[in-house]
Amino acid sequence: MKHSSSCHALLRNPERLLNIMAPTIDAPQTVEWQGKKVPVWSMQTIDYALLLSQDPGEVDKVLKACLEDGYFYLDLQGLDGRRMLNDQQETLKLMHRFFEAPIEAKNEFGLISSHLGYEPVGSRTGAFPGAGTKDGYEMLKVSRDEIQRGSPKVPAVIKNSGDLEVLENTIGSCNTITKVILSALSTGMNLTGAARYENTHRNDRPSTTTLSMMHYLPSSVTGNKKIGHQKHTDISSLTLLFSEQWGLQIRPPGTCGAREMGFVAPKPGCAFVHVGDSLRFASGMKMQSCIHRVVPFNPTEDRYSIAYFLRAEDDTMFVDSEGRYVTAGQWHDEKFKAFTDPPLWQAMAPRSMILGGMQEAGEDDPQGEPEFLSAPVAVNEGAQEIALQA
Ligand SMILES: O=C(O)CCC(=O)C(=O)O
Ligand SMILES: [Fe+2]
Repeated sequence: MKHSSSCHALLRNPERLLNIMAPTIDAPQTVEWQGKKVPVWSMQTIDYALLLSQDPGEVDKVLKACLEDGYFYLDLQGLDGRRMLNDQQETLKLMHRFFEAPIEAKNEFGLISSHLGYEPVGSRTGAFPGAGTKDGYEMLKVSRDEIQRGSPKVPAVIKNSGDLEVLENTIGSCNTITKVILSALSTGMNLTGAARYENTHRNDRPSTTTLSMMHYLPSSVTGNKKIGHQKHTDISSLTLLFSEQWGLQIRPPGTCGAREMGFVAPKPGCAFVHVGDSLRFASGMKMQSCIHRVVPFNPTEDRYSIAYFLRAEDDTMFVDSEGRYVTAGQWHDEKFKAFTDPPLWQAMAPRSMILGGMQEAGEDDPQGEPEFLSAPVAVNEGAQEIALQA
């Protein structure tokens, strides 16, 4: 584990550490999960209506949240944001219909490319790789470029004109909102002209920007070998994430490395926003990339989440966390492969791949992993296995 020299000095003198840290760390809220008290981390709330007018105070606040934390709540309850909340509800209805369809219908085209198509449950590493788990969700991704061209390749079950309008509205709303945030961040970083972040996220240039719709299955269907979503940072520049249900956990960055995994509470009328690797790299590593995973908060429930990944144009160049010059497209493809690789291969890839070069110290789960991992679970034998075709 790497520490900066000041961290080492503090660790040799724990009393000084306490004195320094006491005023800056709030006592975390906690929640009981799997018989343990787990932190519930707080985050800043940014008002979308204020960002829309580049309110100077809100621009400072969103920049600070990205530089210090790498995540925030975005309050969408004003007039302009409410349209997105409506799109979210329409998308949820479409998701229910899609995920209830037979596997053959959902997998009509398979995974067409890494940012587009259907991924069945168990395609990637899961939330607790030490126990050899795979992920516990199925997912449908719709590409922004294809929606813009008016020719999205989506399975027939959700391809009537009403469905396509829902997808188009949601992708349009998410695109506008993430661009407003990006623009505020350019302003906050004093970027002008071509150097502004928006200029590497142009609508008419190819990118892997995508809308990802996820369904986490209850453990009665998946058993305890397919659980949640592995710890990672996002490939994106910004992620706009909607889930009304608990399950998302983050590791807040600390001066000596990330603190332990804790839940973040869904907040009515708000989305979660994560800074992803591309914006961290484009900011010269000044911004934090959000380390997060998803665990079954309530293993008996189906969980639904919607994530819009705003990504830089494919040929945007940046220096990654290993000091390599890479394009956004290359970073996307390499990291996607790492997500789907088995844990042993993942461990051989540079650390920067899965965590975008973010530093960690200590354990994800200092009190140990949850007990349900070793408890026998009755698996629904009818659950169909289907291989990922990429
Ligand atoms: O399902 C969630 O809440 C988060 C999903 C996620 O982290 C991702 O798709 O990158
Ligand atoms: Fe993520």
